[in-house]
Amino acid sequence: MFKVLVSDPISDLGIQQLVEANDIEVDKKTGLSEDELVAIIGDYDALLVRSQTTVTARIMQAATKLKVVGRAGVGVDNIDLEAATQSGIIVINAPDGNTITTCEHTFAMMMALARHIPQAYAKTIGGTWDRKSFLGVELRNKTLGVLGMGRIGSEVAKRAKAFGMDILGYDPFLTQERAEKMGVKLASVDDILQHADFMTVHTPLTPETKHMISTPQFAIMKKGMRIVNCARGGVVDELALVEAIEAGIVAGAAFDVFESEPPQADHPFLHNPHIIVTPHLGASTVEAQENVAIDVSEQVLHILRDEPFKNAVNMPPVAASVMNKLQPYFGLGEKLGSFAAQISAQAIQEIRIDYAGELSEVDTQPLTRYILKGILSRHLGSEANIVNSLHLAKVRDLNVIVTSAPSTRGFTNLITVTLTAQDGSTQQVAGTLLSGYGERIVRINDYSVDVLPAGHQILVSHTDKPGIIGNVGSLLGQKNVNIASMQVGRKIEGGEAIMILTVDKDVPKDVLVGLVELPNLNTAKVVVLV
Ligand SMILES: NC(=O)c1ccc[n+]([C@@H]2O[C@H](COP(=O)([O-])OP(=O)(O)OC[C@H]3O[C@@H](n4cnc5c(N)ncnc54)[C@H](O)[C@@H]3O)[C@@H](O)[C@H]2O)c1
Ligand SMILES: O=C(O)CC[C@@H](O)C(=O)O
Repeated sequence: MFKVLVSDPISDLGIQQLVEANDIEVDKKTGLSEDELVAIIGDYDALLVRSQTTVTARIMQAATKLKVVGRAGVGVDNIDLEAATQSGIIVINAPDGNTITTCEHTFAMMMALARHIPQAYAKTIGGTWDRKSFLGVELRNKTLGVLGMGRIGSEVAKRAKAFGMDILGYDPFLTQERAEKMGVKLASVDDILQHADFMTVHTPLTPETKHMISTPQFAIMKKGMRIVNCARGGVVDELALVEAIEAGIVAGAAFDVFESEPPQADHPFLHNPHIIVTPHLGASTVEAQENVAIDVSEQVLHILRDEPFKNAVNMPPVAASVMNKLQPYFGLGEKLGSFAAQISAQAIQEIRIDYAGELSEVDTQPLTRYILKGILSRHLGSEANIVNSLHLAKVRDLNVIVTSAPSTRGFTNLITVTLTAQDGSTQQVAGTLLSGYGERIVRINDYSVDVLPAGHQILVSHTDKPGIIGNVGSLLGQKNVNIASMQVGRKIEGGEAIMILTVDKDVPKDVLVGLVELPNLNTAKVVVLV
């Protein structure tokens, strides 16, 4: 049974699939302090949050069972991603579910700003019929500058066209071709500052975007601009904005987000007649809250059940087409890594992974993570997983070399894992996925084999002499270890050879000791693949 903690108010309908799953137990506990979360998080396999819960490094460190943090929304600035990666915790978000809702809120704010609706409402319900103070402006024929042309920015641009606005768009990833397709003029930040009548920001808050609109930008800004921020507090410098309003540069601003939320009672935005505000409501519609909760719940279920998932924030995105091609290899890759690590006696210094055949045609990074997990698990156990395996290899100064080549020694696909130890010795294992037959280990060091990578195995190296197979069989029989299958590989008659035996149960240590005492037998190692 997996335990899921929901620590922010998240749509009941959205998490219904979790509540109804018979392998999941859901606890809803909102408003917990960091200390309270630290005290209970060790019991949970998954944590679901919106933006209220700050998931700190301390919480991650106490989360000994946690596999996933699901963010029901886009921004993950309330989650310590570095700490999550180090702890091997997958962070997922729901990037698409609130796009339209936030875009519509941006429009609501832009129109409210253009027509002074909140101020007029307040006066009207206060008993004053004031038709003079609230002269607005039209959106038609105005220039809208959009900073950040991702999901929300692009939807805002689309709707602004319907209002008859000219749109200037800036985004480091916006190409001329895409801009033209959307009917947007590709612009620089300075172009927008100098020419826009309205500006709306839709970037994440990063070191680069923090205060990207501040005193120097206000200094060159077109006089009378109106600014909307429904993205993240801090993209526009709050104090510099208030100064720019007082200086008559900015005509008004509409903000849904603040540098610190909730803002203090004396925050200057709350006392400025030219600034309208909402309490981070961009994503707050019935539809969006259901969408994001459904999206994260679905991915959390996949992760807990060890199924393919999407929207991981602390792992590189992989196209579905690539994932479909790679997924059948994940199990094989992990077992090859595990096999190679189990036959390596020495501390590993270098890991080389060679992909060949059809695997050379795809981005194999996700598969590399599984292979590294297999290798690292030998010593790190469940601490190593596909989220942190690259990171763990890096912090241990392991040299990871990955190559791809079309040639396959007759196989349509081949994965070769070579581990080099500190003393320069190597251990190599190669495997393939045979159509209709499944996973096979086809090479161990210099020997061709055909072994199912499963269960308990004994890898023996010996000198090819008559009687050795009988001796090994007799000893295992005496020790009540049943042999399910056996293969022998040699290069030349009477030379070095290997024997790989699949046995039905765990091999006690004294059996290995007995094996290496047999004449002409050099080494015996146990490999367990689960
Ligand atoms: N107010 C809310 O409730 C609410 C709701 C949803 C999203 N958001 C926020 O809105 C923002 C946009 O969300 P989205 O879903 O469109 O994200 P997105 O990732 O689709 O788009 C963000 C865009 O910003 C661009 N960008 C990054 N750095 C930039 C820079 N220096 N200058 C210009 N562009 C830059 C990126 O290239 C990307 O295209 C995020 O900060 C998100 O957290 C707020
Ligand atoms: O959870 C919320 O309501 C805020 C969501 C929003 O800021 C986001 O980044 O998705």
